[in-house]
Amino acid sequence: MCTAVSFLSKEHYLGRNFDLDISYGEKAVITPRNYPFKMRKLQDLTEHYALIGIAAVFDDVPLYYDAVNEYGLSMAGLNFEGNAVYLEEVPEKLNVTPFEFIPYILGQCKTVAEAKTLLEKINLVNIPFSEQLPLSPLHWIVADKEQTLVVEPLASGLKLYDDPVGVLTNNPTFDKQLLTLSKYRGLSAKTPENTFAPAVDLPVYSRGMGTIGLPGDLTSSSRFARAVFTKAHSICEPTEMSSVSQCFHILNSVEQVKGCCELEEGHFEHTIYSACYNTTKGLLYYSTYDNRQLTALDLHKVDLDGSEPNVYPLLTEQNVHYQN
Ligand SMILES: C[C@H](CCC(=O)NCCS(=O)(=O)O)[C@H]1CC[C@H]2[C@@H]3CC[C@@H]4C[C@H](O)CC[C@]4(C)[C@H]3C[C@H](O)[C@]12C
Repeated sequence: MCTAVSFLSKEHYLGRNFDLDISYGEKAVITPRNYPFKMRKLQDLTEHYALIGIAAVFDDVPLYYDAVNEYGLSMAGLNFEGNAVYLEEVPEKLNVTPFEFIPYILGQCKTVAEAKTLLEKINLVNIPFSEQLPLSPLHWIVADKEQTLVVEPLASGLKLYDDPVGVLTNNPTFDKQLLTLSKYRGLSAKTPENTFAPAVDLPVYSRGMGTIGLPGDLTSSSRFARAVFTKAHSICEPTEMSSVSQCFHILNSVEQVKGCCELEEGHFEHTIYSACYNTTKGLLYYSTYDNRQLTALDLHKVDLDGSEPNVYPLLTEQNVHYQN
């Protein structure tokens, strides 16, 4: 399971928890403007906007899970098991494979509005990266400071949804996720009035009673509701550090602790990394399951006119600041 959150403070942020049992050896990767992204069915992208993000690197090709470009357009791919359908090649469309999708959009679009126009022409074609890396079922959140979009590859083609809550998890389809939120209409950060049985004295024996009913479990629809509630109520200062911390606090409200979700015997889904992008400035902050310290990378610290990806292994070892 994974959760992504588009979050507006003074600047815009995209947060993402990457939840799985195993890592694909992902790295932080800055791809400059002149790295040629080879395309299977289209002309190679020899010049494009620069990207910073998390990617698995196979055969020297960065396969992005999440990223932001130099204009502040950001994207993240999340699992969409049982629902994602990639289609056969369609001659009149732009045939893009799922592993090319993030660089293709972020490499050429500055805003969600521009991405929408390009997305109308795209067919996500059923071509795997390699035998070792078959097609994987995904859907995507696409966000800038103005708006958030969800893109789902369905049997009927690409479905675009405006995402009014700025959150994406996994299944079911996004329209159903949104509808489920209505169940929680009554929840609040305030102590609720006793509308249940006004004639009966129901003491307020705890703080937080307005959130009773907010689901605490790990399913994707529960994480969706929890992330939406937390994001909708969280407040922070309009500073970089306060906003980044807030973004990680929202992500932490839906993180997966190792041992609580067993996939197969002895394999446990857990939050392998959490990432927070300042999309305006091209900054990537991350923490990993074992390293709770934030590590940061800046898109603008490398030569953006270069032609080789800059690859940084994730710092996964715990780093404690000993105070005495
Ligand atoms: C598994 C991950 C989603 C995590 C998640 O959502 N877990 C919830 C599980 S659950 O839904 O709760 O059960 C996704 C997210 C991004 C993906 C890579 C994208 C690039 C590339 C695309 C190629 O086509 C195939 C290989 C490739 C490296 C992909 C492998 C894998 O698919 C990655 C890591």
